[in-house]
Amino acid sequence: MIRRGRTEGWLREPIQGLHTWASFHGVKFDGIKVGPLPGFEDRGSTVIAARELIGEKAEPLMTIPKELILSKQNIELMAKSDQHLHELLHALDDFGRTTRGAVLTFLLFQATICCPGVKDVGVHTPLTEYIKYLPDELLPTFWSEEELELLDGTTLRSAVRAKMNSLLREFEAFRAATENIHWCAKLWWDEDDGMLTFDDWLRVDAMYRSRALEFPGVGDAMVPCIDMANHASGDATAALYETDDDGNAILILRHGKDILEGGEITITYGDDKGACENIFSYGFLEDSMASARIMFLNLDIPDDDPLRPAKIYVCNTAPGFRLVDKNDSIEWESDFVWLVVVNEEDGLDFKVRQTVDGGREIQAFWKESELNDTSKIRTFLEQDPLWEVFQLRAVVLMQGRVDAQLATLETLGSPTQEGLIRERPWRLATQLRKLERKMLESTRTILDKQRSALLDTETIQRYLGLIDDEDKDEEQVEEDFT
Ligand SMILES: C[S@@+](CC[C@H](N)C(=O)[O-])C[C@H]1O[C@@H](n2cnc3c(N)ncnc32)[C@H](O)[C@@H]1O
Repeated sequence: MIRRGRTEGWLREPIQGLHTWASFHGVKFDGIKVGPLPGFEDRGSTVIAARELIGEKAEPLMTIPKELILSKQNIELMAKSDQHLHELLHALDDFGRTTRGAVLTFLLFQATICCPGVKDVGVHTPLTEYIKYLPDELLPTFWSEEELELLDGTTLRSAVRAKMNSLLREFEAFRAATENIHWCAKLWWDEDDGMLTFDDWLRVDAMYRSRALEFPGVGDAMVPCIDMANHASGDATAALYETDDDGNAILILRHGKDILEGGEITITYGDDKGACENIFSYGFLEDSMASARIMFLNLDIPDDDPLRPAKIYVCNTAPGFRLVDKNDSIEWESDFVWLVVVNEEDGLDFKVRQTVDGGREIQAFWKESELNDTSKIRTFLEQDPLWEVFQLRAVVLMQGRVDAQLATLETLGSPTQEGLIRERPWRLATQLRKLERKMLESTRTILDKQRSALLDTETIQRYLGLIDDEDKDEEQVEEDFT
């Protein structure tokens, strides 16, 4: 439906019309305009200084009335005067009460009522027109199979695969929840001419993912016009977004920032985001990005682990570990790793317990202490005399995973751009492979050092039988003697 709307023109407006839309709906622009920046047209539209702007001046560059903020609260408010929207949110139950569920549903509904053939459904709002100004982002969920293969060996490959599965599940649940609503059955799900397909779900997901920002006092929301600002990190960020005392959204120039006429007013989408997340959510990487910053490597519990099924049952943490570049070092974070590296002989145990309603549940224990939250396992292990042994196992486990990831990257080498592969996916995949490979190589060196240091500890020497207690006693005697 959305693709058809874009081609036929009923779901597309040129960005030049945004100024009129904005002033008609009470949005105030002060010294700025929105459009493509000459020389950077591939970044879509952005916010541009219409005159020289001085950072010291406290007046907002944009003020967006609070009613125009596309938030969960406002969608619920609009549903009070729109019976069809209300029906939809009600049918979606819990999903309709999440911000993501409400926004995606709202966007899909707005696109539907823009369609010239759709009559007597929905109430048009300023936002019905606004979505016509939003471009379709080429996020990896729109990359072809050939383009996705370029991601093999990067952490983005599994992230996209998992996202596609979860989008498919969401879309099926959305269909199941709405197919009994008369007008949905007719407009969306009719076997012959139903308007909705999975592609529409991908498109509203991409709109939300690439444009939602977290606003103080509002939470995640899409804010018209502020969501036209492109990203720049660090000192290059020109402006900040927030809400004013009346709840309106505002864009203000950062203190000390002076922008010449024609200069770009950027915001930050989050300076700490890793390369993988930037491509995943926004479909670009900043040229200045010198590190992949954050990587999540998934892990599996080995098949020969006798406690594998129970561990999977109780596990409430992400199955893998995160690598974080802290400038002078790479640190790893994981709760899952600790669950993988300990076993029954170390003190991990599982018991089946009867619940009050007659059901059964598995409970984990560490040496008689109940482990009701597996993310807390590290706290127990740290106090154990074998703490260094567990650390060594964790380091070895992660080394294996890092080596495997590097091997995949190396096997694939540097793919060339051929066939129908588009320029942007090819460029992004190449950049990501380079950044992740560099970070993995540094991680390998760091883990190697950690392993050597752990192997030198007395606990491990003794654990490996390299020190026996008789020698130790003799040493102590000698020491006492001297
Ligand atoms: C919130 S929107 C910003 C407005 C968008 N350019 C438009 O035309 O509507 C986010 C999208 O803008 C683009 N973008 C933002 N910052 C960028 C940057 N620094 N380099 C390249 N593209 C950027 C990406 O396509 C991203 O998904």
